[in-house]
Amino acid sequence: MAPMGIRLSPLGVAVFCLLGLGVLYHLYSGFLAGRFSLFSLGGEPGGGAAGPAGAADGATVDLREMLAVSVLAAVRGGEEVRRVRESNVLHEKSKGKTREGAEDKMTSGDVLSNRKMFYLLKTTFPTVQINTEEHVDATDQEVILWDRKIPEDILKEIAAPKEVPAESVTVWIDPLDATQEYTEDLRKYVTTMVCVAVNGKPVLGVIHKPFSKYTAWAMVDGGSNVKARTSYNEKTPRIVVSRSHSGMVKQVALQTFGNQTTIIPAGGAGYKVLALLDVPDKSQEKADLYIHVTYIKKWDICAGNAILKALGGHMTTLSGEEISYTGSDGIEGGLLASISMNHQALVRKLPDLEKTGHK
Ligand SMILES: Nc1ncnc2c1ncn2[C@@H]1O[C@H](COP(=O)(O)O)[C@@H](OP(=O)(O)O)[C@H]1O
Ligand SMILES: [Mg+2]
Repeated sequence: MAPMGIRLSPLGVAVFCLLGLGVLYHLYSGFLAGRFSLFSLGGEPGGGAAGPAGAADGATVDLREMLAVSVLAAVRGGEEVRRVRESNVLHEKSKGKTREGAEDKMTSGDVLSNRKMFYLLKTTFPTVQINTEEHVDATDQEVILWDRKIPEDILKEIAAPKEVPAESVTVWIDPLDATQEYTEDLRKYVTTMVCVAVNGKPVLGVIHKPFSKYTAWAMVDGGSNVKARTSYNEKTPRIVVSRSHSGMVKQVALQTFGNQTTIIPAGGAGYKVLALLDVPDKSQEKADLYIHVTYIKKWDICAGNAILKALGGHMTTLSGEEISYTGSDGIEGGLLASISMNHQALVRKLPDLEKTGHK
């Protein structure tokens, strides 16, 4: 018998309890499901899940997060590049010929690195435009999750997130720069690169050397882990140029700066930009200027352009025009890269390639 003369029927108590359990189930099921899915994705409860980063609707992206993922992508791609080279089974193919008639080569190193780099960036930032040198096989998708950890060196340099509209971003990936030299086993020239452009302007760049495991990164108005050297020779510069797509670059360099100028032939656009900086890597040669006269693609140069710009340097066409990293893949006007020099004065010194026929 209940107090105050109210009698509880056993059936009523059972129905009441069941209803209570149902309400509790509803309240907690969503929460628990959320917790379990976080753990299965490897994320930290309360700290944000792995997977798509930035705003929930993907309308904005944080450039500091993009830098962390770009560094990781360059390193993970580099592991593939190294593994394939060390296996000695490159599956070398030709993608055709360049405009100047050189073989445009591709290897398993390019393809496997491309797959790792592309899917890491695409899974983390699904709404941004990503342009990459190699074809991405949609039937061979790989979901690679970022653990959402921003490395200490990045946090130290860049104190706060930097949100930008996702639609303003274009990512450029070079999964293996200096493929020609890679096939010749000239390992020091090889890099993997990621670049992020905002409204066509290069804002962050990563250049990674897979064989010496050196990585340079920089963000314009953000920070960097690399700097310019303390001095450069502007009068008789050492000029780093292509060894496999040189065109008339030696003639142009000697005509502009005189016969005392030293020409350093080297592979890879990433390697050649690093030659202008204070890089501790032992296998890295040093130069004062980088000049290229033949056609070149944006994934080859965007990361170097962003790093130079972040450090106060310049990369332009030979006539001094800024390069826009949206739209078409290629650059027609050659390249001049410098740092801690009067870049426009260098441009004025160079001959007009259209007129001299040195293109
Ligand atoms: N005339 C040209 N046409 C197409 N690609 C070119 C080129 N000149 C240079 N490149 C590309 O730019 C990168 C640097 O070239 P180089 O080592 O000759 O300086 C290489 O990239 P990949 O190795 O990523 O293909 C190379 O293929
Ligand atoms: Mg390249």
